[in-house]
Amino acid sequence: MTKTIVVKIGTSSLTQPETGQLALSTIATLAETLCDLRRQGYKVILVSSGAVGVGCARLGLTQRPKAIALKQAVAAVGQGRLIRVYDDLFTTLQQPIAQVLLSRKDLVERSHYLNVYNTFRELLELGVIPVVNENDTVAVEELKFGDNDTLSALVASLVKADWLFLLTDVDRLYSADPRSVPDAQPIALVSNIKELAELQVQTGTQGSQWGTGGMVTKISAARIAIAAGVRTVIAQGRYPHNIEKILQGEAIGTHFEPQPEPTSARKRWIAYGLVPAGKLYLDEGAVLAISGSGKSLLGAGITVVEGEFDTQDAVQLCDKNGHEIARGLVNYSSSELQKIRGRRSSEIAAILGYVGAETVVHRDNLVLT
Ligand SMILES: Nc1ncnc2c1ncn2[C@@H]1O[C@H](COP(=O)(O)OP(=O)(O)O)[C@@H](O)[C@H]1O
Ligand SMILES: N[C@@H](CCC(=O)OP(=O)(O)O)C(=O)O
Repeated sequence: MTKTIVVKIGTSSLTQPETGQLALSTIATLAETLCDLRRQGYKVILVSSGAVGVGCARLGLTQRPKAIALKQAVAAVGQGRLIRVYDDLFTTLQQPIAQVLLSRKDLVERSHYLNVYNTFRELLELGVIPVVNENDTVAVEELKFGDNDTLSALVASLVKADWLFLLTDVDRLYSADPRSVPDAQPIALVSNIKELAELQVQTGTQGSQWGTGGMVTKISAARIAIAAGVRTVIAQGRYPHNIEKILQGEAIGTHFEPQPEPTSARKRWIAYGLVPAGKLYLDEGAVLAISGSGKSLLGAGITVVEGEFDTQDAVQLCDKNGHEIARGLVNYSSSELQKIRGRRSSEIAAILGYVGAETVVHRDNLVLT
């Protein structure tokens, strides 16, 4: 079976830290590597950051802009430049590419989500390498992927990729940020996400000067990808040839083993395609029933309802401290839930004046996160 690989490269690897100018040799080596992989029969998707960084360099800005409108304008300048450079390099190597700019809302509607999937499938069948980025210029702040680590994991999950490579400016994940903690310990393998929690990695949210989320977003990306059955590797962007070595079995970077039984496509869409419209706080019994025994959520276990939402919207299910444990589609609106929270299912009909669903979130529509 043809294997599918998603490679994400961050701004920190694509640009030179001192000047913000493009790191041409890295990009050229990346293009050569991806073309080699294509020749070996792999299907390849590249998720490339850099629109804002490259736009800044083009316009002579020395800092990543904070104002949203300026950032969106700068991204429009940089994205064109970036895709031009990629197209020149890949064309030299006889490899067609496609620009795919995605917005968060492209994944919210299930029919749109499937449409994006179909486009990727056709592009890959045609032997094209899609070059993906967030559509920064038009993205609305509340409805954004926010970082390309998450975007790449969602793309990998969408296309059911075999591998996700997160290429960055450090060679792997460490027990703490090696920039500030010189004796931080390298981590070679994470067998499951529970193990990651036990390792207590210090991440800090600070990325490099031009990057966005540092390691935090890479770890949450790995979490999304491995739940979808995608083996994920954090490795150094400066050496793209390492991708081939890793595929041949060399222990380079940090590997995250995929979950043996991946979450179904529909549940992945519920968990990561949809944008939650509210939050339900649960008592300990409900948390245990959901996370321990795979049960549906009943009204009796809900203590607080936050946000305004309709029936069939996605919501976050949280413990009493507000930590998300699951997401799901609700069978009741927020105003109905305000009335029936903490009450037994048998009381619902009398409270609302009509017979509704027995569960608030049925287990078929519930995904542990
Ligand atoms: N535990 C950690 N292990 C490795 N790197 C870390 C860790 N915590 C924070 N970092 C920082 O994350 C940075 C990479 O993130 P970022 O700048 O967002 O990269 P990119 O542009 O590739 O997405 C590294 O330069 C490193 O300083
Ligand atoms: N879409 C943005 C990238 C945001 C992002 O995640 O950047 P990075 O942390 O460098 O991968 C851009 O192209 O500048």
